[in-house]
Amino acid sequence: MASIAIQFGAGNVGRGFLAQLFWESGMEVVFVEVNSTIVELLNARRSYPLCLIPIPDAAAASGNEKDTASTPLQIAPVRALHTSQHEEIASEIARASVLCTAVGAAALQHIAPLIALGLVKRYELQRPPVNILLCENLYRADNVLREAVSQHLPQEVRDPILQRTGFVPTVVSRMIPIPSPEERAADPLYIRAESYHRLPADKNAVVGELPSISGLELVDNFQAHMERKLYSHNAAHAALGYIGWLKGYTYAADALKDTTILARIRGLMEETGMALVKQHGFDLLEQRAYEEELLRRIANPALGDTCDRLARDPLRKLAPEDRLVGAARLCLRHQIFPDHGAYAIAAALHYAHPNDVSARALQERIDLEGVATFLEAHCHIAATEPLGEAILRYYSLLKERTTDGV
Ligand SMILES: NC(=O)C1=CN([C@@H]2O[C@H](COP(=O)(O)OP(=O)(O)OC[C@H]3O[C@@H](n4cnc5c(N)ncnc54)[C@H](O)[C@@H]3O)[C@@H](O)[C@H]2O)C=CC1
Ligand SMILES: O=P(O)(O)OC[C@H]1O[C@](O)(CO)[C@@H](O)[C@@H]1O
Repeated sequence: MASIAIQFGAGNVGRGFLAQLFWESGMEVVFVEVNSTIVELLNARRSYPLCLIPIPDAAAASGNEKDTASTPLQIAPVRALHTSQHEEIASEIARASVLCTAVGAAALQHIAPLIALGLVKRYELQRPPVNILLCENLYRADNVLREAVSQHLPQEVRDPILQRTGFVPTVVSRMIPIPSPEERAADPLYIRAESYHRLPADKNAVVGELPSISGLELVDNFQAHMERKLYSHNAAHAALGYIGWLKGYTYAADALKDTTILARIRGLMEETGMALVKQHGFDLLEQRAYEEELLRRIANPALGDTCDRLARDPLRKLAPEDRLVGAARLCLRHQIFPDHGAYAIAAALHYAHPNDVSARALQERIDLEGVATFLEAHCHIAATEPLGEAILRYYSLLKERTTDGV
């Protein structure tokens, strides 16, 4: 009998990355999902299509196109449980080989009671320890979920259950755009993703045994991997989303063709890259190669990634330890002034996409409190410190901007 991987969240990352890795590893994928349409479709079809877009290599990026064909996959067999099926989910958790989350940072609180229920059942049945892979763009997502699960465990079994559960943070670097309305209408289960295949995870957080999982790399220096992804990749991506949106671009690849935007993104990567080199001892040339590869990947038009996906949820992205403010603080810690970081934060403060709930809340707070107070209260950046001054200067400049001025 195939071992079971339980995937919380059958969205872009759940279907577009993790289920592929479990499927390649010969495991049975059981999704736990709150969207009943997706649950019903997965159970009716027991499979879904995943289209992998090749990563442009250096030659292709310089106009020397090589093989750009995409790879169509059918991920099967899969099945799904709705989050209302508490007992069924608990039974699956009791017999699973691994659990995995990709639900979004805010939803971790909602899946915690389900996980706690399953862990209690697993404990009662004297099953071996289990690991939960956390695939969220959230600093210390492992602590957040452990704390939330812990609150739902009966006190008398809390400690032994927590000792038998690994909350394992990972770094998801594959880019998985939101399918277009046309793609959704043609098939709501269709997912398009780049073919990037690595999943570094914190070796020291693993409890007991993990099954062999395709793409999973257990690393000792997880903090370095995580900070590089958050402060290079996510920071550059977010900056591109905010600056690109302000300048009226829909697609990230188009925004990156704009030379003034490209200069800002490169500048941001250079300042945070230098801070990362100093913080974690990365080789400078290797860091620069990482940044160049990243730029090629982000610039890939075949992905169809949009500025609003990269910019989504600005309140989360402006949190003190998150990609923009966290990267700026890291620079300051190493005596590098984050001028491009300040510009990106200022652009984020202007993000006002009407369909983004968090952007609307951001703008309401700025209107109500004033931008300097918001910066201090939400981002923990004082208006009087040099970083705060630079952000506020760019904020005013962007307010008065003409298209050419961005
Ligand atoms: N899309 C990407 O390229 C990347 C996303 N991430 C992270 O992965 C996580 C998921 O992102 P996406 O897959 O893009 O978002 P998504 O919105 O496509 O997928 C999230 C899925 O979780 C489901 N969900 C929400 N609440 C739930 C609950 N309480 N129980 C069960 N399912 C629930 C949603 O219905 C949705 O299907 C986020 O933390 C994101 O930051 C990380 C790296 C790459
Ligand atoms: O999922 P989030 O945190 O909203 O941000 C979108 C992010 O997903 C990714 O495409 C892939 O990790 C990031 O690079 C990007 O910053």
